[in-house]
Amino acid sequence: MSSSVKAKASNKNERFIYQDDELIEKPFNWGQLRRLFMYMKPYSKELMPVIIMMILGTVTRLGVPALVIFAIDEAIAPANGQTSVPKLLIIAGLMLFLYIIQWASNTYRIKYTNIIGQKVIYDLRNHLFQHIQKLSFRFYDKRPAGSVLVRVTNDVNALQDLFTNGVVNLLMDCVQLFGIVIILLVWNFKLGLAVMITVPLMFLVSTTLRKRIRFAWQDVRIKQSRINSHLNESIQGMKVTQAYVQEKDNMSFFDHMNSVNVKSWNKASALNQAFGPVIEVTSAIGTFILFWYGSHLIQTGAITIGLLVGYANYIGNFWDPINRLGQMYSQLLIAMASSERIFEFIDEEPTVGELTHAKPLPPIKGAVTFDHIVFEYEKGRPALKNVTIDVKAGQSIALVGHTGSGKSTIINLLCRFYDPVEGRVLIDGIDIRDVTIESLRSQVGIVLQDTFIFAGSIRDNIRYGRLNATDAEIVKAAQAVNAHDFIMDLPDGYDTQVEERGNVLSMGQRQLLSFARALLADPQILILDEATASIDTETELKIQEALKILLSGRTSFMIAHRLSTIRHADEIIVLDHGQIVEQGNHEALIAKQGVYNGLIEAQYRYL
Ligand SMILES: Nc1ncnc2c1ncn2[C@@H]1O[C@H](COP(=O)(O)OP(=O)(O)OP(=O)(O)O)[C@@H](O)[C@H]1O
Repeated sequence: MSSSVKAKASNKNERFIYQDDELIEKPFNWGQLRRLFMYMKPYSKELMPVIIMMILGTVTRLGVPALVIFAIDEAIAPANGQTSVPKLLIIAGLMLFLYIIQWASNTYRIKYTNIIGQKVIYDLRNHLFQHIQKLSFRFYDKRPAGSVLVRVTNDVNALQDLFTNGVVNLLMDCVQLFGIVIILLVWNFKLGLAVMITVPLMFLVSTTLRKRIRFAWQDVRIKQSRINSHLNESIQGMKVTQAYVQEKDNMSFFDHMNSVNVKSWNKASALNQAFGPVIEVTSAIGTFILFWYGSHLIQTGAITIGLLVGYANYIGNFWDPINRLGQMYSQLLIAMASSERIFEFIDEEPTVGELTHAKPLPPIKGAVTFDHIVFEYEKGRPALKNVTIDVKAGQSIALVGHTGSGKSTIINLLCRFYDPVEGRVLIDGIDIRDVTIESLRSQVGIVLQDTFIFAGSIRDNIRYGRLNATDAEIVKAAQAVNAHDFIMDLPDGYDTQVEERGNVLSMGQRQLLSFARALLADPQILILDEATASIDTETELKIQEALKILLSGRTSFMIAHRLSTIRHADEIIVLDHGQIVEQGNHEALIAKQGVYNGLIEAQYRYL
């Protein structure tokens, strides 16, 4: 279970809370909205014709009721009582023309807002992914993988609607509303005012609704994110779940989260639906006022029948955008909740940062110094306490000690996955914080305990060590680590496709592949973290042979619980509770009869 997940014993169905996804209610953040819209800036040139088309479409839509007024007052029921068919035909022709323009401009607008919207989403997703790749191990220590995944997928998707049509529709509705208000007030100020008298009432009701809607959508996001985090964890841990026959318990927990999610969705959507009736009631009141007051104005001769019909038309067009703006507000709230979570990641600074004056690390010889290193993952719990190690170029170093003694931590600091709290790590006398991370890591090869195989071919997985390696070099590296034979036994040899994490391969085979990958990278410093743990003794002997040739001329750090693998190391460093307790070669440490000797004896006792 991830460290970011906190156990909660009170209720079985609430055993874990994914804390990083808890959000608290915050005021609408205009700055954040502005920041979101900055992603549209590169497309402002493409957006201009879309906006022009949007304005054209709106103006033509507003022109139609004006033509209706004209048709009634001038052609159907003019003041002189003489119906004019030719005039009516001309007006009908004009109307047709307006509809054609409207159709053409709408088609253009919809097509290009979609295209621009997709480009914006593409940029945002790339930016987010690029950024999370830079984030340090500390960031990933705190978060379940599922919650990171949700932000790159669901949260970015939630912005899709906003960018593909939301922004332009918002502008269009505002323009339409503004146009109608002007028309209604200019043609007859009193009647215009009377039909819009219900607008303040509607705003009052909707404002109170808004806050609840915003909170409800935030809640939906949190619940969805928890499901995703749990799902990711369940899939990763499926073998353990099945082995311990915990499917029922897991199902009940999932079911609980799922039903909580459905409830929160229903609540948010019910609140959303409440907007519709508010609009309908205010619209009905507005229409009633229009006909009641309008008929009075007709009787007094202040307006014509055509104007009344025209007003009825405009009023119909008036409530539509208001209704849409209400829905748009919910859409905006969903987008704001998601963008808040996206920006939270984007604003996360890598704890292992690069100095502005960082220079590339020149080609190294491989001397390494850990100079009085103090390190802690969590404040107050030191993992390394004042560790000093001096390694000459080309030396092979073995790190041994009980589990949790700090072996992997030393390696983590050498690769700069973390920075020490105190002290320095030097390579060829250069502080590794002064050089670029890329130049450092490209000269330090590492084979981790958890060998990760990516989805793709065997060849591509080995090539990951050095992307420009030739096929021949790949085969050579595989042969050196004794992986060639098993690869050739696979159905498609080097072209055999393996799935993510390499599930079709055995643990030992996966490790051999990662060996080949590291060899191909040809680093001056090579780290093998428990790398021989899953290899059978026979293979291990072959690997030892290969490694001997390979390690010559390189500095190497080897962590191995199987002490037989490190007995030939130039220097063995014995760690205990984050401190060096013994140091020397195998013979010297055995002679010392201390901790190392104790570890060796303990291991042989089990054989
Ligand atoms: N990501 C982490 N967050 C918090 N504490 C950690 C983290 N990784 C390691 N620790 C703690 O730091 C200490 C040293 O861990 P480290 O992984 O270096 O030990 P190790 O000697 O490599 O152990 P093992 O042989 O089991 O791999 C341990 O107490 C461990 O609990």
